[in-house]
Amino acid sequence: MRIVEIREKTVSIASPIANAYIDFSKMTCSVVAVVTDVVRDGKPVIGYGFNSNGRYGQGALMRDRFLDRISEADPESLIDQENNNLDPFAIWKTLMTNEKPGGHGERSVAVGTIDMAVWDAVAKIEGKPLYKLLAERYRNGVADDKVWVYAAGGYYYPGKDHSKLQDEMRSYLDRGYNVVKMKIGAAPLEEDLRRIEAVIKVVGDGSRVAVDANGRFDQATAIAYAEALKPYNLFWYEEAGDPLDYALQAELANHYELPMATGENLFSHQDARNLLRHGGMRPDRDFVQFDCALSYGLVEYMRTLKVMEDLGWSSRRVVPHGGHQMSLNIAAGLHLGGNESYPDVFQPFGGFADGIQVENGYVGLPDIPGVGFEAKSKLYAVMRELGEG
Ligand SMILES: O=C([O-])CC(=O)C(=O)O
Ligand SMILES: [Mg+2]
Repeated sequence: MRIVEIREKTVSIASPIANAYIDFSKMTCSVVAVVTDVVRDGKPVIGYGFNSNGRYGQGALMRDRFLDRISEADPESLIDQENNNLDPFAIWKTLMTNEKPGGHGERSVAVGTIDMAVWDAVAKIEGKPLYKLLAERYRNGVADDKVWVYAAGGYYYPGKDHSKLQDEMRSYLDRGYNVVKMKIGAAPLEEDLRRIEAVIKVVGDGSRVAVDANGRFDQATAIAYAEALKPYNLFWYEEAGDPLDYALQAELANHYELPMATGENLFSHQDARNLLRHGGMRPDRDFVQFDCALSYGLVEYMRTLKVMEDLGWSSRRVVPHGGHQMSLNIAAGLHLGGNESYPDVFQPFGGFADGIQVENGYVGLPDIPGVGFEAKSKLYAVMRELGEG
């Protein structure tokens, strides 16, 4: 058994939307296909992966060094003999040969994307949905059969007035979501409050609305928003300040007793540990949003979950960023608190399996081997073109 080839391509996920920090007019992502010589149902097993939005495609890093490390490795060294399968941990170690600690920059995205494709292949070789494989290997066989998801959107874009924002949120409720998320911080505070009030009018209560500042605020602005947001009793207040400014986050906690969320831009278990040690985050109410696709993949994610456990955090406080099926599998298989969902944006990468409806805020997973990409036809068309084309 061996990896025959790893293919990658960069695809556009450009759109006119903007958060408080970036617009997505030139956003791309990498798609990866890990082609194996294992045959299932008469066809070679191919694992697929992609990186979630926010960081650009990582083809250059993959071509420059990561892919060669796999093709130059002894194939035997990448096998999990016990399970007669590929070994994601050995593959990860090989990918990270001669990489210094710290920094984490964009290489964590390159590795996270390849790692996703490796796990997809592993679950396909074992003939199981990934979440079931994860539960069997790491959680005594107990998987969640559905995952709580919230609808993320509420972006700024040209011509988007309050009524369009309300229409968007109404359509999420119509599709079965019970919590929605909107962007803040690209408009003056007063205007953002009017936008939030417009959304609350539609969803009924502030406790069903999360807001996301995408790291835009300095400390004074983060606190000014905190004071203004308090009366709305929001679901969470996300990424107020720079993702690595743990002192800012800790100071914010002194001014905001309601739930805070952050972590989508922390790309290693060491960064996650620093947040939990120094960021004032409270395990009884706050949420962390580490995204495996941006942070060295599931192999590293398990280390991050261990860090959380060591520091007294339940895995149920994790609701990953990224709205992808990989995190949905991790949520169901490793008992996270939920997952982000992009019902409309970042298509065809956002959203979950075709034909599985969100019901009362929960979504199920398809009963097919792997991550489940084959059950999302528009996404699978892009992947298949790479893997089989
Ligand atoms: O707008 C983005 O960069 C995505 C984001 O923060 C989120 O989904 O929480
Ligand atoms: Mg965010």
